[in-house]
Amino acid sequence: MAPKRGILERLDAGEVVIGDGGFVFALEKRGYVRAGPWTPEVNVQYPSAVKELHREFLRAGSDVMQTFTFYASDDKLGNRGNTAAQIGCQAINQAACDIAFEVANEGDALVCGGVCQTPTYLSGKGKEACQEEFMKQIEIFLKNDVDFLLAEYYEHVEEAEWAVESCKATGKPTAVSLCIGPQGDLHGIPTGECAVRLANAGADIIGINCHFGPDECIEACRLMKEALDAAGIKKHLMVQPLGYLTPDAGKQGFIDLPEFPFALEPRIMTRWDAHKFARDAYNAGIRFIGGCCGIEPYHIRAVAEELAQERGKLPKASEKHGQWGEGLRLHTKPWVRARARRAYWENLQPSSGRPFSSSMSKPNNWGVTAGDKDLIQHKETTTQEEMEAVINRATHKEE
Ligand SMILES: N[C@@H](CCSCCCCC(=O)O)C(=O)O
Ligand SMILES: [Zn+2]
Repeated sequence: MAPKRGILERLDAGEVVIGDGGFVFALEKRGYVRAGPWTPEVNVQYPSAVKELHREFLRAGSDVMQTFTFYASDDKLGNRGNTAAQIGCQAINQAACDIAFEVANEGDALVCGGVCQTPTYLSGKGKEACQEEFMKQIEIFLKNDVDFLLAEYYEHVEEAEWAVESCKATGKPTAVSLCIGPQGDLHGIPTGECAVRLANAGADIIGINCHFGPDECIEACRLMKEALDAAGIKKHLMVQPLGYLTPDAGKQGFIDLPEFPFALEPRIMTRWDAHKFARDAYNAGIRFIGGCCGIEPYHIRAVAEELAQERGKLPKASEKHGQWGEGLRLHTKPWVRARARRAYWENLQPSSGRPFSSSMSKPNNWGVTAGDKDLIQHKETTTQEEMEAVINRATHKEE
C-alpha cells in the first residue's frame, strides 16, 4: 500500500481535509462516557464502541481519526475523585491509538494524537507542570508514530502555546484549536492575537473547536486569518464547531448556557445547516473542516457532500443518502415525495416543536476562569459543602 499523504502535504496542495465529530457527547448518549468528567476510559472498557464510532465517521467522509484521548491527561483522569485514574493514562492513550489506527487503515485516513487543556493549568500550577502532563500523552503518540499532533480545546491561549511547544518539539506537524469565539480567550486575549501567538509558538494549523456553533466559530477563524494576514503569517486554518446553534452564547460558550449539557437537543444543526457550514468554512479559506460536540456522522457526511466537487468524491455513506433528499422519491406519501429537492430543504425554517421554548437563553455569566479560586481543582471528590456553595451562588444569580 502506498504511504499515506501527510496532513501538510494534503493542505499544502489546497485539498479539503475533513475532520471527525464529537466523541464524548456521542458516546455519553450511548452510555459509554460519563458526563461531568467526560474522560475516555471507554477505550479500554468498551473498545468496540469507540471503533464503531470511528468507522461511522470514516464512512461519512472523515480524513482524520482523532485518537479518543480528550481529557486523557493523568491529572484529569484522577480529578475530583474520578476513578479513571485506576485504569491509567498509559492504558487509555495506548488503546485509543490502537483503535484509531485500526480504523484509519481501513481507509486512507490519518491519525492525530490529541491533547487538551488540563486541571493542572486551571489550578495555576504553571508551564512545567502542564507540559509534564502533555508529555505523558505525547510520548505514547510518538511510540505509535501518529501522523500529526492536535492540541485542541483550550480556553486560554497561554496553555495552548505551552501545548504547541511540547508538540512541535517532537518534530511532528502540529495543529492547535482554541475553544473560544470572536470575543477572545478567557483571559481577554483577542482572538486574532491568539492566532498570531500560536503561529509564533510553531503551530502549522490553527483554528477553533467546540464551545460555539458554526457561525461563531467561522467568525472567530475569520478574525484569526485577518490577524495572521496582517502579521504576514501564512498558516492553514481549521474549524470544528459544535453541532448545536449558539447565537446567544457569551464568551464562555455553550458551557455557560442553562441547557448545557443535557438539554441542548433543540439546538441541534440539521444536515442542511451542515451543508451551509461547510460552504461558509470553505469560502472563508478554511480547509481542515470537521466538528466537535453534537456533530454526528450524518453531519460529516453533509460536509463531504457539500464539498464533493472540490474533493472529487462522495463518501461511502452517501450510497445510502440521495443528495438533497432525492431518496424521498421512493416514499409512499405524495406530499413527502414532493420534498425530494434541494429548494425545499435549503429554504425550510424547521420548528422546535416545543410550545414553551424561547429561541434564546441567558448565559450564567459567572465571569470566573483560570486564576480565580473557584477554578482550583483537587483529586478528592467534590464535597457536599462545595455543592451547597455553588448551588447557592447559582440560585441567587438567577434571582
Ligand atoms: N475531540 C473531543 C472534543 C471534546 S470537547 C468537550 C466539551 C465538554 C468539556 C467539559 O464540559 O468540560 C471529542 O470529540 O469528544
Ligand atoms: Zn466539544
